[in-house]
Amino acid sequence: MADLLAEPARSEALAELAELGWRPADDRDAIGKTYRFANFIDAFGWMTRVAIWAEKWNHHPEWRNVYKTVEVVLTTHDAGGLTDLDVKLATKMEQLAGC
Ligand SMILES: C[C@H](O)[C@H](O)[C@H]1CNC2=NC(N)=NC(=O)C2=N1
Repeated sequence: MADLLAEPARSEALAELAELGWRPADDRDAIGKTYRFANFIDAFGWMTRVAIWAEKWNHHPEWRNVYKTVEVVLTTHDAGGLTDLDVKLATKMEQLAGC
């Protein structure tokens, strides 16, 4: 099981992700971002590509798609907070979104 991110790596990772628009999410140890795409097919296609990596890494996002937008929250349920898996998946999401 992945270990919770520890300092200083935690602050460094969250600062880098904050530059990309990731913010603390709700009242948990989680990060969130809303992605906006040109259309529904681009949004859903991105979700499909992310899903392949999520399944490969056995680490899955909490997400909600409405038309062109995808609201994403990442946390590691088994660890009760943020781990390197969340950083890895957020980074992959950015790559696949072309950010
Ligand atoms: C049983 C299965 O391996 C676990 O439930 C995996 C699945 N995907 C997961 N995804 C996330 N975000 N956190 C987890 O702790 C997690 N655990």
